[in-house]
Amino acid sequence: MNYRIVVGCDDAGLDYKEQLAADLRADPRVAEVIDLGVHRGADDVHRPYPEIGLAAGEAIRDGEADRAVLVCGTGIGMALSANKVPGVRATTAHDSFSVERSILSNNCQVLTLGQRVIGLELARRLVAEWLGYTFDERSASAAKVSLISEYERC
Ligand SMILES: O=C(CO)[C@H](O)COP(=O)(O)O
Repeated sequence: MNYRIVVGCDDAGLDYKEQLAADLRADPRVAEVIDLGVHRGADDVHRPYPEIGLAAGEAIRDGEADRAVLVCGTGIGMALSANKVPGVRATTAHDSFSVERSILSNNCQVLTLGQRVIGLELARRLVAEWLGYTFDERSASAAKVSLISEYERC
């Protein structure tokens, strides 16, 4: 697959981001992990989630990365922020079926997770599953996703 994956978090998601980044670096489907912070013990550790979510969305928009995994307390703020970048589809998904459908139905490039909501082992499993799905542009879902893109172009 050779995915280039952005990871990012705020201080509420830092523990999970570190573990998920390590998992992704060890995954043969991943060519590159781009860590947008925040970083433990660094000056950026209190950067608010919108800054990270928007930067991740811009990295997707600009073709610097294929996908992103973002972690905050709930995942919601990261999803809201990344979704503000035109062309980016981000969602929080805390169960296996929603993770699957976020790709196969919605072609989301961004998965967001809440460190205060789900356990670490579930988060790790969901990210591993998420990497295994690819959107089928010939599927019946493609025309529905296109309606979102067309709205953005107006
Ligand atoms: O979960 C968050 C945003 O969705 C964030 O980690 C915490 O935000 P806060 O509750 O506004 O501090």
